[in-house]
Amino acid sequence: MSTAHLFRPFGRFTCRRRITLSLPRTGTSRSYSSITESVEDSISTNAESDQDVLRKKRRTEWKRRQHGQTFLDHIIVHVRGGKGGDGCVAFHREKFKPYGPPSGGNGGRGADVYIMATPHLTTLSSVSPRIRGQAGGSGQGTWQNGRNAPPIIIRVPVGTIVRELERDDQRRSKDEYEAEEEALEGLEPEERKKQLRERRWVHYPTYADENFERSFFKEAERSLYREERERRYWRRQKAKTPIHLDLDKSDEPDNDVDLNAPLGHRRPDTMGHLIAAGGHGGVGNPHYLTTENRSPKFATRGWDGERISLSLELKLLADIGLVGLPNAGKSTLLRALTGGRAKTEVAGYAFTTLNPVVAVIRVADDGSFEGSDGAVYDETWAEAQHEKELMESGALADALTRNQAKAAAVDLAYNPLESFRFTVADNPGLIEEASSNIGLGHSFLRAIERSHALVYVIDLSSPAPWDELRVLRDEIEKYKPGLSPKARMVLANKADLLGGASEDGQEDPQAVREAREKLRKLEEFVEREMKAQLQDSSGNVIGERSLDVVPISAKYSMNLRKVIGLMRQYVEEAREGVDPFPKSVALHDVSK
Ligand SMILES: Nc1nc2c(ncn2[C@@H]2O[C@H](COP(=O)(O)OP(=O)(O)OP(=O)(O)O)[C@@H](O)[C@H]2O)c(=O)[nH]1
Ligand SMILES: [Mg+2]
Repeated sequence: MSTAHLFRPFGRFTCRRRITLSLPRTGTSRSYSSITESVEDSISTNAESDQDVLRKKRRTEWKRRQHGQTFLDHIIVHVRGGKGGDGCVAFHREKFKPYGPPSGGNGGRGADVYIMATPHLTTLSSVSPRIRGQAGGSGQGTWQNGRNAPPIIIRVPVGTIVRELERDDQRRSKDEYEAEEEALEGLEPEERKKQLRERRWVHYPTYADENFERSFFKEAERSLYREERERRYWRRQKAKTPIHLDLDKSDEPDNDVDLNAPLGHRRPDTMGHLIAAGGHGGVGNPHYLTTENRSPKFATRGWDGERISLSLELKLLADIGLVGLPNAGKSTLLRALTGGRAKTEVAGYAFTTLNPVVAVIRVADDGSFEGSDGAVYDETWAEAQHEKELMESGALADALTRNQAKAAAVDLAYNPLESFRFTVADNPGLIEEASSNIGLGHSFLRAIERSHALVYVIDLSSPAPWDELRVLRDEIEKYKPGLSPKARMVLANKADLLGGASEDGQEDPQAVREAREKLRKLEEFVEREMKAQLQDSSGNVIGERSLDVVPISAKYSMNLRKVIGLMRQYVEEAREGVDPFPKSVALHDVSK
C-alpha cells in the first residue's frame, strides 16, 4: 500500500503484504485485489445515486425496527403502589350472645414498589412499562386482618439513572389524586359527594343511608377528610423533590437470600430503593367503637398506592468510548477491532449509527486480536451484496455452514489464549451544535459517560482534521464539563486515502510529503491545544497529559495493533485500584 510512510514509525507490519477479505459467515477468503474491482464498481456506481443512499437508509431503519427492541437504554415506566385492602364491617356472633361486639378486621397494606440495581442485567428491555403493585387483602370477620401484599422489586442493570418525571412533563401519568379528580369530573355536587363516599366507606348491608344521617358517621367522616388533607399535603411536598437515583453500584444482597420468599421468611436488609409506597389498609368497624356508639356499622376502604412516572436511562459501561464526527469511520473501526463480530452498520452517509453499540475486544498474549488478520472492512451493504453475488454464482455451495465450521473446529475462528478483554462503545456521530439538539443531539453520549477513556476518531483525509478535533472536544465539554480530559488518543483514520496511491500501488512522492506534513501538523495541534489537565480528588491541577496520535486505516485494518496496545494500557491504568465488585448501596440523591 502506498501509505506505508505514515504507519512506519508506529506499527510492526509491512504495508505491502497481501490483504485478504475474509467473509466471517463462510470463512471463504480470496485475494483482495481480485475482489476490489467488483466492490469498487458497486461502490462507485451506487454511492453516487441518491436513490441508493436512500435505499441504504431505509434498510438501516428497517433493521433498527426489526432488532430495535432487543436492547433498550431508555424507558418510561408508570408505577403504582398497591391499593390497601378494605376494612370490614362485622359483628361477632356466638351462641347465647345475640349482640356481639364489632369484629371487622383491618385491610392489608398494598404492595410497595422498589427499584434495585443488579449486575445480572445489561438492558432495560425486561422492565415492563406499567408496573402495578398487588392490592392488600381485605379484612374479614372475627377480627381477621387482611394480608399485606408482597413488595415488587424492579430490577434494572447497574448504571441506570432513575428520574421521576416532573409535574409539567407531558409523558407523566396522573398521580392518585389527579386520577380521582378525573374520575369525578363533570358530576353534579350531589352525585360527586355520593361517589366520594362510595370510594371511602364500607357499610353494613342496607345501613348506608342510615349511617349518613348519624352524627357518629359525620364526625368520622370529618376526621377522615382531615387526615386525607394532611396526607395530600405531604404527598405534594414529596413531589417537590422528585426522585433522582444514580444506581452506579449493585444493590443485590451478598448472600443467597431469596428476595421473593413469602412473607414471614427471612428477608435481606435491602430490597433496593423504595419508589412508590403501597396504600394503607382501611380500618375495620371496631375502630369506630365509642362509648356512645356501641355498634358502628361502617369501616373505611383502603388507600390508593402512590402513582409515579419514572424515566429509566441506562448508561452503558464501556471501557473505551469512540467519539467522532459522522462518517469518520468509528463503526468500521469497531468492526475491524472485533474481526467483524460487532454488528454495527457501516455506510457512506452521515448518521448511519443511531444507537450506541458496545463490543468486547479480546486480546491474546502476543498482542493479536480478532481483527489482526488484515481483513478489509468495507461498507456493510457492499459486503452483503458481494456475499449475495457469491451465493448466486454458487461459489458458496460447498462452504461449511457456521455450525459445521464450529464443529469441525477449523481454524476459522479466532481462538488463541485470551489474556485481556475490554469493551469499546461505538457511538452515533457528534456534530457541532449537537448541544442545541442539532443532528442526533447529545443524548447518546451518556453511553460513554462512564467510560474509562475516550478516543477521538477523525478523518485524516479531510482538509483540516484539527478543526474536527476542536469541535469534538468542545461538544464533549459542553455535554458534561470535566469529561474531555478523559480523552487519551486521537485516531487519524482513513490514512490509506493519503499518499496518492495509484492503480499499480506506486507512491507519489509529493503526496507522501504532503501526507507527512499533515500528520505532523495534526500532532502539533494536539500537543499545543488538546493537553488534558490532570486533577487530584480535591480539584487541584497536578499536571498535564498529552494525547497519543495514531494514524490508522480502519477499513484495511492497518496499525490497529498499536491502537489495541494503547487502549489496553489506558484500561489497565484506569482499572487499577478500582474495586471490580462494588457492593455498597447506591446514593439516593433527592436534591436533584
Ligand atoms: N478509505 C477508507 N474509508 C474508510 C475508512 N474507515 C471508514 N471508511 C469509510 O467511511 C465511511 C463511513 O464509515 P462508518 O464506519 O460508517 O463511519 P461512522 O463514523 O461510523 O459514521 P456514523 O455512524 O454516521 O457516525 C464508509 O464508507 C467507510 O467504508 C478507512 O480507513 N479508509
Ligand atoms: Mg457509525
